[in-house]
Amino acid sequence: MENQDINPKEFYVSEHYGFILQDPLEKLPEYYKPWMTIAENVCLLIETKQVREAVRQMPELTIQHLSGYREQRLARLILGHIVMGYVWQDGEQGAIKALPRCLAVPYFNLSEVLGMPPILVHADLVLANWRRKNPQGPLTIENLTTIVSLPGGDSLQGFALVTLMVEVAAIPGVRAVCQAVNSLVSQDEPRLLQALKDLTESINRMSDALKLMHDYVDSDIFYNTIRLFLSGWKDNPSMPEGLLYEGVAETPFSFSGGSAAQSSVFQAFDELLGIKHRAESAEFLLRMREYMPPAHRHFVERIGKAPSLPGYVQQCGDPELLSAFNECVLSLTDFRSLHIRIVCKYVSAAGARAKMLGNGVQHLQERGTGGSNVMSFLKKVRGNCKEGVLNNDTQEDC
Ligand code: HEM
Repeated sequence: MENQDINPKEFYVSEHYGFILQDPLEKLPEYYKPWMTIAENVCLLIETKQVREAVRQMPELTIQHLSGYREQRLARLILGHIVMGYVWQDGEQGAIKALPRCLAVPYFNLSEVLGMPPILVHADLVLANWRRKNPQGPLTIENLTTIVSLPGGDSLQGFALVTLMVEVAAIPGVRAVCQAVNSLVSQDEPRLLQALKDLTESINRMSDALKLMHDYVDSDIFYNTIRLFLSGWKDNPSMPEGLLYEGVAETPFSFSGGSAAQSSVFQAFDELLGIKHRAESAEFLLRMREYMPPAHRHFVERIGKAPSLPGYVQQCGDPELLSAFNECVLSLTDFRSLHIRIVCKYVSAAGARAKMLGNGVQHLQERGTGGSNVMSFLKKVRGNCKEGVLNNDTQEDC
């Protein structure tokens, strides 16, 4: 157990941006023009099934000319999009077995430097893939656009930006998590109470942001197009052996696809609230931590090592604190219920429609892009979340 204040800056967590990459870069140096050109045209190249040919003509570039973290994150975003286009351009039945070395080697090396697996993850697609239309304007969905795209048009852009809006709504919540941990360390009950109230408010705003999905993302486009391009090569029947990264290793690698299950927000909130996930769902969520930027993963782990919040709330015996704690847990449970309804619409119902019409991404029907068995997994996670509610019969005075 760690009895020291938490300093979010140490974990590259920003007071004003949370886990979001602040003002991502949009252009790489001239040397990387071959990557930029493919990334800028990747949707058209996919549509005309020319990504593979374009990649084969690409020179093998070194990552040494990338200066600084933000340039490295942009390069990862760009290469991640090219890889997804390369793997999935011919649909789920036409997946390939190997990435050519001109793509595999720099992508792998860069991923090693950044401590993330060589596949497109939430931290790329959402956290590092945005710019303001009006540079002086606010972080609102109307004022945002993505830097790189994949097939799916406005719905793909909407999917990335709505997910970003949930992360934006979580920023005060991430601040509140730090406040709560620091109040626990100093046993400052009034400050803890305020932190829990702030956290609940932030979670409720995250739910409001999630509802924007209905306005910005068409469920059939999501199901039939977008999901494929976010899919990985772990537990995916289309790529049972995984993917060989030529010039990197002799045997193929298996990695899960991009999913907001890789967001550090929910795992940090769960750790603070003492939510205990069980068995397979816990295993999946723990594995998703490997897809987070390392500093953010360490932040989540650090929250888990703080003094126990539910333990303190129970020991304290203050009914106001207990009720504020339970409100937090219930708001997070409500977010998860809303998310399950979204998944019903965008995966189950859209999948049933696609099946009737004989199209859609067949192997992904029962699975999420991360490779999980969707509904039973999500319901277990929500159930475990709700079990975090404390009753008031075991209270003692502080
Ligand atoms: C069309 C929209 C969405 C769909 C269809 C969807 C689907 C899924 C699926 C299938 C999973 C299971 C894990 C996997 O296979 O990757 C999952 C997990 C998860 N998703 Fe989403 N998702 C959507 C949007 C979002 C958004 C916007 C967020 C929040 C930023 C989010 C947060 C999560 C979290 C935190 C998990 C892990 C389970 C949990 O902690 O409750 N999802 N999602």
